[in-house]
Amino acid sequence: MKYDFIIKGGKVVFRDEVKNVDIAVKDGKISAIAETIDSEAAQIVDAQGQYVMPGMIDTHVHICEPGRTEWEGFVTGTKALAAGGTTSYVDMPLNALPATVDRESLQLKLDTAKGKNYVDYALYGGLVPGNLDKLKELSDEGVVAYKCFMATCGSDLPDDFRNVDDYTLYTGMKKLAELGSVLSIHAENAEITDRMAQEMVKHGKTTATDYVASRPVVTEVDAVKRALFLAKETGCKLHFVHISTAEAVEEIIKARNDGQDVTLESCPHYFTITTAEFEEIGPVAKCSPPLRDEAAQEKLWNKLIEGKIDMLTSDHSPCPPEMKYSETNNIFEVWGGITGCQNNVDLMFDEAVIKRNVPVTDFVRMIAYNPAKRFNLPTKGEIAVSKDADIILVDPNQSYVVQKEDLYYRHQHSPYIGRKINCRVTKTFVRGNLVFDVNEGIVGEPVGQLVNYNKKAELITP
Ligand SMILES: NC(=O)NC(NC(N)=O)C(=O)[O-]
Ligand SMILES: [Zn+2]
Ligand SMILES: [Zn+2]
Repeated sequence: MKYDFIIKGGKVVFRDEVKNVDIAVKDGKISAIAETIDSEAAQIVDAQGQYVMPGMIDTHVHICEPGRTEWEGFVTGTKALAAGGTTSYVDMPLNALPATVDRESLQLKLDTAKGKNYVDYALYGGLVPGNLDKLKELSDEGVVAYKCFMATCGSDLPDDFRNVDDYTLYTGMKKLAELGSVLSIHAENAEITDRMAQEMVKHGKTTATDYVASRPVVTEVDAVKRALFLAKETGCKLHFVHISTAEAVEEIIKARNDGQDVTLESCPHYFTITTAEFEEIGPVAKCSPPLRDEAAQEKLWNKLIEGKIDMLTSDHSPCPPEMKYSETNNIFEVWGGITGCQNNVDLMFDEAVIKRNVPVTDFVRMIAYNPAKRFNLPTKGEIAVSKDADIILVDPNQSYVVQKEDLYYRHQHSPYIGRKINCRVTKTFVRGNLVFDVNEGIVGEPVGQLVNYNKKAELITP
């Protein structure tokens, strides 16, 4: 057989081991894996000295198209994902307008997305006040999971996303339990964080450190515990997005050990930027839950090292630079959300694998295997014969400094600009198509496709 290409000489990262093997790709699939493959191929990719691993599956990305394409669109957002070593993502149901909360808005997202993606994608649907009778149609149309906010969502626009009230959360969980779907939750106590923010501003306390203090650890843990309790009562599967504290991780792991079906994600910024650094960097590093102090960050690192972080996601939540600016230097006024998905893989590979000796197999489980399993993407997440050839090369011997000009985002701001990273994604393949090469940048057409397994029998249970 003549292969499309063979990746030769790399250190290939499997679920439980790293092996020096060759990988042959044909028609978008991994077709053979062996110590040496000498068959004919249209092309040979030399991976000497590099890690070869499944591309990241970033299950927390806010593409703001349609409706707020000026914040981030499919083209710009997915070029950034591809350049950073992500081969699939799950789009959040908020920040585009309308929010993805029923069949019509989902259809609009799907229509708008067509032909614009450089990587594969799947969609979230929202659970919001008023859409309890729309949940089933969303899953019929193929959303891979649902998302709700326990924290307050800021916008007053009529078609925008709303945080759940307790009735919607409880009743929504019951309905999603019936559908067998996963509910992903932004877990922060809305009332405490809102009131603490008001008090801070009233007293003229408007620095980054004040913002962090207005969303203390307890507000995340409180929301996590309440959600876990309701999920236990209703039998709903849960996933906690962007967990920022070791204490919340422990609550979630405890619930899982007690038999609950629950997973969690955390994001690169919680491991790489402290409150003190947020104060230096400024508004581009504002997010919620907020960045934490050094001691809290170290505790979160320990949870990752103990294998308790199921997956890493970017929570790429971009906006125009004006929204990160406050005339009065009031951090409470600027957009909460970090532009960062282009540095998911290299940043965390550097910090976790290179600097902290986290096994590269654990790293790959967090970026690819676990998200594929949890969000039911059975052809993805692993280097194995017959899986999609979603493959990245990471060179541990190339270091670089993140430059504004290298960022593919709609708006080139990010808290990582100026940061030295001691490894680099050098190639990204999506179903066998080269979409990024470090020397050429983004190459080819937007080959990304919708991934929708809901209508197939081949369901994966985590
Ligand atoms: N509207 C948002 O994009 N919010 C996001 N904002 C953050 N994380 O600061 C989020 O996921 O909560
Ligand atoms: Zn959130
Ligand atoms: Zn988010």
